Amino acid sequence: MTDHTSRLPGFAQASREERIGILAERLGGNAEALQLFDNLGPIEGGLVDRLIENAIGVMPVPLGLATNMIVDGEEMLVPMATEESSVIAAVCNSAKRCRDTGGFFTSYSGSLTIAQVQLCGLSDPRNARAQILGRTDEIRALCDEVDPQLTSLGGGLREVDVRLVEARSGTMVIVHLVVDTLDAMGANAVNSMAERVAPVLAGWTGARPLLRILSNLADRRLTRARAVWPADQIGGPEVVEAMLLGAEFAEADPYRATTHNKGIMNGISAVVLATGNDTRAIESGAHAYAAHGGQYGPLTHWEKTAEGDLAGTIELPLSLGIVGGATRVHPVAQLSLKILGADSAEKLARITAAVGLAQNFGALRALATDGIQKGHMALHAQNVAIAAGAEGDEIEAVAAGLRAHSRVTEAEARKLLDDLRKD
Ligand SMILES: CC(C)(COP(=O)([O-])OP(=O)([O-])OC[C@H]1O[C@@H](n2cnc3c(N)ncnc32)[C@H](O)[C@@H]1OP(=O)([O-])[O-])[C@@H](O)C(=O)NCCC(=O)NCCSC(=O)C[C@@](C)(O)CC(=O)[O-]
Ligand SMILES: NC(=O)C1=CN([C@@H]2O[C@H](COP(=O)(O)OP(=O)(O)OC[C@H]3O[C@@H](n4cnc5c(N)ncnc54)[C@H](OP(=O)(O)O)[C@@H]3O)[C@@H](O)[C@H]2O)C=CC1
Repeated sequence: MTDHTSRLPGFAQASREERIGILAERLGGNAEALQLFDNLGPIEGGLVDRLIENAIGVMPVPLGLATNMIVDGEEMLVPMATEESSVIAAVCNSAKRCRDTGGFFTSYSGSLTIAQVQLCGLSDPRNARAQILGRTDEIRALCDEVDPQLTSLGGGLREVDVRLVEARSGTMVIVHLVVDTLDAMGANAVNSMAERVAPVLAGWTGARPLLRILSNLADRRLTRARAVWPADQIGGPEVVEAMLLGAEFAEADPYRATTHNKGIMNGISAVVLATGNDTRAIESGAHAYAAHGGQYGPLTHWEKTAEGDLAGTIELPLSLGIVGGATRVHPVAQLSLKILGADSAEKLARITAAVGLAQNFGALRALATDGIQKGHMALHAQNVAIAAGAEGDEIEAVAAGLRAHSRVTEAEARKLLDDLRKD
């Protein structure tokens, strides 16, 4: 590959077959390996090229169903797209253990999306702020013009906020357009509004308008979930105490909080991906929210109820849509939304938050009792066997050997495979 230039004019305009041909040439004519791209599965028929640029194929990620979930009184099956073993098992397990207390209960702050307009070069930022806030109705009219469809559905601009942000070059006037984007994540809608409003704000104030883009710190679009796990469903009072200490660790130490939140995002990102939403938007929002108080902390909190049971809560920004982006275009996303019965962005967010809480419960319980390796590596053993070269029936035979020895490593798998092949 290194002998070839990466400058490929016209690559974008080439057909997918032509692009694969160019790649095959670079791989020394090894077109066989590229047969992996023959099958595009559910996004056959040109969709792959419409979704992204320079498409050559697909990277399939398994889609599974989390069972046992009850969210706001409704029994549901939750589609999750993930490459990581034990993630879905953990949600099934956690959801099963809080069914007796009714499962998960959620709340939603509303679908408000923030767009930012950066205004620079003002010697009188406070004056500019007052001017802008005084003309909110005119700003609303401009925004409504940009997306009449959203306005007709009951959405549109709700608030204008103006922040003075101290930067190295001086005070910046940062205008927030707070827009109800209803069932859309809303990036395109609010970005268009910000671009429309920026030159007008510049005209009023004499500022230099610069960046105009939504903020992924979606703290006006918060979702909360809570659940109670009876002590006898999770191994008794000692396990409750151990899990509380584990949770406290995350509150006190950002090194632990980061891993704690990674576990939560195992579940959240899997639902986000399954429904065709923007995983990067959700992840950046969640981690920024976790650091909102100054120190990076956990997205969940755990307490002991008066009865000695374990109560968990989660709160995070979830800027999800059931229209817009890939949600309406990708057939698997459409099917996932149908399986969930998610007929609004609100419902999707509520379910997703519940999955995040369930995921955290599962990891915390495993960590506070047997350790993560027992459950996680037992389920991961088949992947390790495949990585070591096992095929067909050998895969489960090697995986069973790994589990029996409690040493789930590739070296151990190779040893077991060699022994198996000698027999
Ligand atoms: C693995 C389990 C669930 C076993 O847990 P267990 O208690 O041994 O499970 P069980 O065999 O007693 O079965 C109980 C229920 O669990 C579910 N279950 C059980 N096995 C399966 C399976 N194969 N497929 C689907 N569902 C499964 C299933 O619902 C089952 O009930 P049933 O429906 O059969 O009546 C548990 O040990 C666990 O939850 N472990 C945590 C796994 C985890 O968090 N994985 C994420 C990857 S590690 C990571 O990335 C994050 C981390 C850990 O670093 C985050 C952090 O540090 O906080
Ligand atoms: N920083 C970031 O996170 C950024 C993300 N993105 C990407 O933007 C995409 C999401 O943008 P988004 O604006 O949601 O998508 P779209 O613009 O594709 O869809 C939203 C539009 O759908 C129409 N619509 C129809 N029914 C409804 C309804 N019930 N509720 C709300 N809107 C409705 C609205 O008006 P109308 O019909 O008039 O369009 C609305 O503006 C994602 O792909 C994301 O990756 C893009 C830029 C930056």
